Amino acid sequence: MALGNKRKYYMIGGKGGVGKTSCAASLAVKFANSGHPTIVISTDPAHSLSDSFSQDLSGGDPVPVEGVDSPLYALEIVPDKLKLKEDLQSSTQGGGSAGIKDLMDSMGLGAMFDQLGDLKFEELMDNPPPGMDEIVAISKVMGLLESPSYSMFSRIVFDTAPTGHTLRLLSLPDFMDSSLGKMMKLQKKLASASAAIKSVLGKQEKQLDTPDQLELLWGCTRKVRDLFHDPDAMEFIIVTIPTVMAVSESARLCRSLRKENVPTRRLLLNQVLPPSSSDCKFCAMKRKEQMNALNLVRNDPELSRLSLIDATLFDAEIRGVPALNFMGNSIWK
Ligand SMILES: Nc1ncnc2c1ncn2[C@@H]1O[C@H](COP(=O)(O)OP(=O)(O)OP(=O)(O)O)[C@@H](O)[C@H]1O
Repeated sequence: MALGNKRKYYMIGGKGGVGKTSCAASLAVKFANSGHPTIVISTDPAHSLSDSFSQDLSGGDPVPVEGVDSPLYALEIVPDKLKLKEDLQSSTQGGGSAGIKDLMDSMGLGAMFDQLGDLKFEELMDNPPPGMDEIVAISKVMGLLESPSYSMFSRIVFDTAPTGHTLRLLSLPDFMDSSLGKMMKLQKKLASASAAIKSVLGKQEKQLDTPDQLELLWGCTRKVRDLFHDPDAMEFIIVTIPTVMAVSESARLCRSLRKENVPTRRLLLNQVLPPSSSDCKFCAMKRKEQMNALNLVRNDPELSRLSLIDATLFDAEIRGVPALNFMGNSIWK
């Protein structure tokens, strides 16, 4: 995973509490110690990256992490619904769907508005679908990552929210692409209609040649969508633990990722009991249960196709760079 200097993105996801953050943070530390300038980004609204690094990362800007060989930054994304609403409203001239419909009616273009089908601007702005604020935040971060000041990062690790949220997130770029695409089409038609009317009335129309918020957002969302499907640039790593419930959920996640064509090659089985020649009754029971879950992985048509990474259950909580370095060296070979 550390081979090559071409930029690569890793998304770490799975059921709640299985160790996604610890795995993402330890992978980021491993990359940084393998010579890669790295940034680890939490998109989980209930962040725990700060706890994992024992460092306050909540400011909304990337924070440098000390104690590694190459630059390592960590960032907790703060999705900001109000800002999303502002962005969309400023791009649709502040009126929402009612405003646009009135304006178009007054220009005799009401039929064009109706043709826009099921897209409900007002609803989209007032009740963004779950995950939309997150995808907008990711899209904005992706925009940032392309700026010259971020070009040094060759590894980007995302610590994602628990499964359900991640799945919505993965299908959202397509939704956003079509929604924003329709809004932009409408905006362009409105702009040219209003320019035509103004030129008939003898008024000068100022030409806007810079992309607006909507166009920028659309561009970034398309990049996220393309990235989610690019096997050379991106990989989704499923983290699970050896319990029947976690493995069953991971199998569902794996199927959905395949359906969405998201490159998925590895399954990290976390918190596996270390070998022991003298198990107590509790550990013997636990080990039996873990073997059952492992058999479930081996017999699952989707999960069995992934390469399996074992991560031991450590006897201490993984917090801070030295602990993450230890975990990283033990699981990410
Ligand atoms: N292999 C391990 N050995 C021991 N403790 C572990 C291991 N992996 C994770 N933990 C501990 O389990 C707890 C949950 O881990 P973590 O926060 O990484 O999970 P998560 O999947 O990101 O959780 P959430 O879904 O709530 O974001 C933490 O206390 C962490 O230190």
